[in-house]
This record gives sequence, C-alpha cells and structure tokens, in this order.
Amino acid sequence: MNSFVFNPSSFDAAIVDLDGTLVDTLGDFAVALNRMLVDLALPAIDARQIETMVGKGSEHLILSVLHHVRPVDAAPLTQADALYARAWSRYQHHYLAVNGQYAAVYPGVHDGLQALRAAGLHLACLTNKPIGFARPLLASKGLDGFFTQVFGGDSFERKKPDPLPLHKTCEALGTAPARTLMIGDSSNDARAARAAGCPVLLVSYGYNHGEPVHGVDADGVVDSLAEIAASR
Ligand SMILES: O=C(O)COP(=O)(O)O
Ligand SMILES: [Mg+2]
Repeated sequence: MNSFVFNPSSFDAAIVDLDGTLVDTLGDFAVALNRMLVDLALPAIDARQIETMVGKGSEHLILSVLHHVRPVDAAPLTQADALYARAWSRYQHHYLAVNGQYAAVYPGVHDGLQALRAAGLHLACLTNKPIGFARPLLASKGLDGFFTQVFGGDSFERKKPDPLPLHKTCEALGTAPARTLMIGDSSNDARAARAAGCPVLLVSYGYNHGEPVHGVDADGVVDSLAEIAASR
C-alpha cells in the first residue's frame, strides 16, 4: 500500500480534502465548540475527543459533541431539536470569529500543491466543512490560489463518503474520475473515492475519526503532500 509511485501522465487533476489534510484545524474546532458549550451552559469537551468526531461535517460534529457532554440518560438529539438549532447558531458565530486563528497548515502542503500544479494537474478542494467556513480558511492560510474549484459539505445534496461530491467536483474540473486523484486523511475520503472511481492517497498525519489510517483501503499513504510528486 505504501508503494504508490506518482506518474503525472496518469492524472489530469487532484481533489484535496481540507481538515486533517491541508490544515490542522483541531484548535479552531476546540475553541469554537467550547465557546458554544459555555453559551449553552454545558460542560467543556477535550480536543482529543473532538478529533474523533471531525470529518463528517458540522451537523454530525455538533450532534456528537452534544451527545458526549449531556447526561448518559438524556434523550438522543436530532437536527429538529431546539437545542441543536441554538448550538448550530452559537457554533457558527464562534467558528467564524476564530476561523484559522488556532489552525496551522501542515508541513509540505505548499510545496506539495505547487509540485502537483507544476506537474500539470488542476486542483480542487473538497471538504465536508460548510463552504462559508472553507473559503475564508483557505484564503487566510494563503492556499486559495492553488484551487480552481472549492466545494463544501453544503455545496451538494450529499457529503463524503457518498461519491456524489466527487462526481460533481470531477464534472466541474472537466476530468474523468479515473484520472482524478483524491487526497485525504480519512476513511470518509477513501470510501467516497472508491465509490466514485477515483484513485486515492491518504496522509498519515490527519484525523481519520481517531483510527490509524493504515488499515483503510487506499492506493497509498504519504507522510506529507510534498512526498507525492517527489515519488515519481
Ligand atoms: O467535517 C468537517 O467539518 C471537515 O471535514 P473534511 O475532512 O472533509 O475537511
Ligand atoms: Mg479530512
């Protein structure tokens, strides 16, 4: 699985995930979620716990956090509950206020994206994060210029691991899935890529829902984006 060799002539484009792949956003999540919990008069949550909940979009994240901090015998919440609606509104407020301030671009990202572009690939960023969070984050980290397309978890009807967002992104790029490399950090990305017919590489340093990434079905695992183009 680690024997992936990058052959630029095999690809026309790459679709790159955001959280856990381009940017370590755990600090932003922890600050915004804990400020939301203060507003709701609920107990705080640890960043290590949050790490296992990131990657499936904000709705899933908020429901998981509320479930974690509420009493074990509390009735399960859904997006229809008033508490969820209040939580989402406070979370959005706090996340937008801190977006990027407690987050860092992973080593090798700039060089890796530059090398992929130099190899002739078009680049898209596809995240499960709301598009209204993703665009300012990419801009504040100086990454927006690399991508001709940026899509979020609310850009399409369904999120990763559904293949729909990858198909739509390929369509926007004008590339065939088999010639479009997905680069992500989680089984969510890998499952979406497999179902869409895109080859998939995973980074070893991301979140992957708190599980080791080496057990995930993918075409390779790299320790940095800079490794990809260097492997040819
Ligand atoms: O769940 C999120 O908010 C971010 O997920 P991502 O890994 O698809 O960027
Ligand atoms: Mg991710």
